[in-house]
Amino acid sequence: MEAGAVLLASVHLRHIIPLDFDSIDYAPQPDAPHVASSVESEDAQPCLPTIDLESPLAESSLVRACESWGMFIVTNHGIPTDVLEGVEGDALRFFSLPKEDKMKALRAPGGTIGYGVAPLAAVLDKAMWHEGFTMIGSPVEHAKQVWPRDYMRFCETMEEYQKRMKTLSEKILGLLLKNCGGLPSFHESGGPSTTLQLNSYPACQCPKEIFGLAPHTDTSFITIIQQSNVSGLQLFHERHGWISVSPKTGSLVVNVGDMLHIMSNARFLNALHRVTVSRTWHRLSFAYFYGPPADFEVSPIVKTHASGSHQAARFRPVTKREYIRMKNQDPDALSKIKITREG
Ligand SMILES: C=C1C[C@]23C[C@@]1(O)CC[C@H]2[C@@]12CCC[C@@](C)(C(=O)O1)[C@H]2[C@@H]3C(=O)O
Ligand SMILES: O=C(O)CCC(=O)C(=O)O
Ligand SMILES: [Fe+2]
Repeated sequence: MEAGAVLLASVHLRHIIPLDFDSIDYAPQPDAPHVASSVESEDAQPCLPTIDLESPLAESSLVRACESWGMFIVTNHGIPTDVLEGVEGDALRFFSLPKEDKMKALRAPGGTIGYGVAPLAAVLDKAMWHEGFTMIGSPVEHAKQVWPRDYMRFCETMEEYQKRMKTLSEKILGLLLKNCGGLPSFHESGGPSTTLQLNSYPACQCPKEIFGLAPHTDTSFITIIQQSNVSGLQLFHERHGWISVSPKTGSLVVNVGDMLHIMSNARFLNALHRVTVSRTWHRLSFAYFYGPPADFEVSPIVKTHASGSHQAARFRPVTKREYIRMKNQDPDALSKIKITREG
C-alpha cells in the first residue's frame, strides 16, 4: 500500500463527517451525562476578568489574567462591529445550507481545512454535537465548491476577519510578553501559523448527553473566540470548577493555549474548556488560533534571579509539529515534554 493510501485508510470518515443533527443517532457518551448540571448557577459564579485593551493597565491585567485564569474577555479591541457581524452572518449562511451542500466542502482525509467535525473527535474517539469549517487564509477552494458563482463574498468576509484577528493577536501577545523580550519575530521561519475555525452547535434534543466540544486545551499561543448570543462555553478553574463564559455583545474571549503555557514556563495557564449544547438554540462561535510556525522550536523563557541563577525550565523545547503529533496520540502531550527533577 502506498503511504497516501495508508494515511487515507487510517483516517476514518466517521471522524470527519458531522452527526446527523435531525436524529439522535450516536453512541452513548458515558462521561458526558448531565454535564450542564455540574455547573453552578451563573449568579453564584466568579466572573472572568474583563480587560479594556485601551486602558493604561492593560498589560498588567493581561498578565494577571493569564496567571490566574488562562482565559479572559477583551473590550475596546478595535475590531469594527461590521466585521464581527459579517463573520456571523456568513457563517450562518454556510451552516444553514442543506447537509449535501455543506458536504461539497468536506475536509480531505488527513487534511486540516474544510467542513467536518473537530479533529479532537478522532483523538478522543467521541461523538460531538458539532460541525466546523476550518480555513487557513482564503477559503476559496472550498467556497467555490459550495457557491460556484457567488463565493467571493464569503471569502472576502473571512479574509478580512483573519487580517484583523492577526493584528489583535499580535497586540495581545506583544503586551503579554513585553517583559520578557516581546513576541519573537517569526519572519525567518515562514510566519506564525494561524487558523480560523467556524463552529456550529445545532439545537439538541438531549443536551445533557453529549458535548458540543469535549474538554480540551488549544494548541495555539492564544485563541480569540467570538460567540453568538447563546451560552455554551465553559472554563475549568482549579478552585471554582466549571464556570460559564457567557457571551457579551461586542466583546471577545481570549484563551491561553499549550504553546504559550510552554513558552511562559507554566506561568500562564493553558485553559481547559468545553462547550455544552442547548435544547432550543443553535449556537455559533468563531475561533482564531495564533501559534508559532510549525517548525519553530518553542522553549520556556526562564527568569534570571538577582543572584544570577536561572529558574529551572519545566519543559524541553518542542516544535508545534512534533507537539501536535504527540497530542494526536495522547491529549496529555504536556506530560511527555515535562522535565521532572528528582530529589
Ligand atoms: C489550528 C488548529 C487548532 C485545532 C486543530 C486545527 O488544525 C483546526 C481546529 C482546531 C480545533 C478546534 C476545536 C478544538 C481542537 C482541539 C480541535 O480538535 O480542533 C482545536 C485544535 C487545537 O487547538 O489543537
Ligand atoms: O465554541 C466555543 O465557544 C469554543 C470553541 C473552541 O473551544 C475551539 O474552537 O477550540
Ligand atoms: Fe478550544
